[in-house]
Amino acid sequence: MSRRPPTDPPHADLFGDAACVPAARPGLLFGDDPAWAFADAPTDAAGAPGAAVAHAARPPLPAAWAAEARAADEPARAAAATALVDQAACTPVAPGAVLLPGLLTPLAGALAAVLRPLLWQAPLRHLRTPGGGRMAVATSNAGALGWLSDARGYRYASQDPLSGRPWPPLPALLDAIARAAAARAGFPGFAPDAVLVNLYRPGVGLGLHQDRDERDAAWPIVSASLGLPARFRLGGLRRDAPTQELVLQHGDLLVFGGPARRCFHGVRPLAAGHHPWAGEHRLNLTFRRAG
Ligand SMILES: O=C(O)CCC(=O)C(=O)O
Ligand SMILES: [Fe+2]
Repeated sequence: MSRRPPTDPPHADLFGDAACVPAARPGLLFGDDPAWAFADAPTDAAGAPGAAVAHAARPPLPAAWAAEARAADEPARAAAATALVDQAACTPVAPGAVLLPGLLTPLAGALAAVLRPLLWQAPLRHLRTPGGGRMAVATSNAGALGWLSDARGYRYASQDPLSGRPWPPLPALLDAIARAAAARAGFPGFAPDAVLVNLYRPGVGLGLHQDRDERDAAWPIVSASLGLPARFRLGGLRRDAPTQELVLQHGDLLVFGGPARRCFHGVRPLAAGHHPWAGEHRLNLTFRRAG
């Protein structure tokens, strides 16, 4: 699906502020080597291992990254992001599902800055499924609650089992984007208490599923796509219902609530590529009201 001209320069920042253009190039989010962002060996669909920095041995967040994150998360930036989302073009894709295309592109520098401390404190990891498998998607969380999977099942928990500490707080910039996107899509009053971070490598996808672990399905899911494009499948209330496929590009927001909230959805295996913001990866953030 081709629906817009090429995106803005990848490092463009809405605020044109040097303090907000992070230093971790090339691959803006991760820098030269994403290993620091992983708690275990990354894997692709073929199980290719990679290096990871042991969580216990993790030094403090580099001072430059901490400074960039503070600058990117100032209240004025959250207010400007809200204003941007408030004026966004909306494309309905199904009853209850709305696409806000490309909206985050001008915020990419600021998003990298606020995401790095999160992944430093709560690095990406490949969770165990209740059946004993290893999830191909690597995940982490921020906010009061975080989504977990292990032998006990799927659930939300207030602590990161890797560190025994609360998940990192939701940055004000991310909170503002999620609230404004939900309101723009027709779901005012949304206040996320969880953001699930999903990292995809080439060959990695996510099977058709429903998001059912949140307490109240009256609140929508706000999904932000960054990095390599994904073929996102949106189906119906039964697993065998027909699905439509949306190409989610860097900077896209998808909101699904109301009649779409319990629709089956999934992601086709990621096609290999290189993206200046995320290198060989796609990052997806889903903002949820879980508790
Ligand atoms: O990566 C995506 O676009 C969707 C992720 C998702 O469905 C989930 O985390 O539940
Ligand atoms: Fe989902």
